Amino acid sequence: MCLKVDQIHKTHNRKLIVAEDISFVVEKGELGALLGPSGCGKTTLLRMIAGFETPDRGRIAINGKTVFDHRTNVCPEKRGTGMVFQDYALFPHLTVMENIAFGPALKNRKDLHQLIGITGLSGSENRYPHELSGGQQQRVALARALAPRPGLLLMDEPFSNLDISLRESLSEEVRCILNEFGTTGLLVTHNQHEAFAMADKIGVMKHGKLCQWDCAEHLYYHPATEDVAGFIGEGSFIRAQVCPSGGLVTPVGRLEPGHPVMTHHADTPAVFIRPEDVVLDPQSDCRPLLVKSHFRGPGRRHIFELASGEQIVCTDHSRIPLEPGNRYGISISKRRNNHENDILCTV
Ligand SMILES: Nc1ncnc2c1ncn2[C@@H]1O[C@H](COP(=O)(O)OP(=O)(O)OP(=O)(O)O)[C@@H](O)[C@H]1O
Repeated sequence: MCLKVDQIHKTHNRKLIVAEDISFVVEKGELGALLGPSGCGKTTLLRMIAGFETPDRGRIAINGKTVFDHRTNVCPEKRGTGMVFQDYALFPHLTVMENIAFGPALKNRKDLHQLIGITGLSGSENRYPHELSGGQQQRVALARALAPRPGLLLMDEPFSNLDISLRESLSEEVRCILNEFGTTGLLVTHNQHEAFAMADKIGVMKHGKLCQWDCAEHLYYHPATEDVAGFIGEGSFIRAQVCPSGGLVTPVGRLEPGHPVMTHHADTPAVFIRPEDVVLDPQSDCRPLLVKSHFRGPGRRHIFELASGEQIVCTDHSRIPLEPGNRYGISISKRRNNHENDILCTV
């Protein structure tokens, strides 16, 4: 493995817990992402890995070498990490080429030209940062961080100053560049689409806690907590009763193994249902009232009110408009690629 974070704990001013016994692993060549709302502690965790902040306790190992524990605290420049920041942090008086070559010297000019080529900066070598667009500046920052061939690249909201289309294309490119270099990375972002598009493993954080560290698909279909379910995508919590004969009874009908729902522990058991798993079904006995319906480009988003008074969201890809105020049949679809574990997972 390349990065091991083990039981890292940090408080600010002895009160505010910004990292609560956090543990995760990023394997060599993988890209991990820390995802969560503003203030949840993502940047602090990244800065502790880089060595800019000191944890209260725990252990951090990079490439098998302990860089922090109760006896060790290796300084940032000796941790073998590169860093890319939100605001590019380029030297304004140096050209693209000089910015990239700054710091730990490149072995040779061939390496420099290869980096410039891979990061799409050919032709801009002699320009200054103020002559570049935001996207180009971030490419320079990336090339500069990769120049010393770090074992681990840490990226703090690297695309948040860019417009949406550039953010998407650059994030895909960065993923390819990291693959090409075989570089392990850790990205901090509050953007779920960015994390899903780039990362092999994603950690969802809230109030200094790492709620779940998992691949995108598992986070989406098997969220470990209500917080993760609510933060990743959209869905509806619907009350459910466990049947002694198996399955669950809900206001949308009986759910059997194979139905894509999660149950969660609470005084009232409930299931979490994704909008794309709610289908219009004229044969269904469940005929809730349509409360709202919006055209969304690809498909429509309907909100129904169930007999229980709960609301359920449905995304529908047919082109037929529905009239709010009417009742329509709905049911819960079974997933096409069912695995045995992909059913009624209890958390
Ligand atoms: N030096 C500090 N002293 C006291 N509190 C701090 C300090 N640095 C950060 N905090 C607090 O720690 C919490 C976590 O901050 P952090 O910047 O790690 O969150 P974040 O998830 O990266 O947020 P954002 O996405 O807004 O950057 C916040 O409540 C912040 O106000």
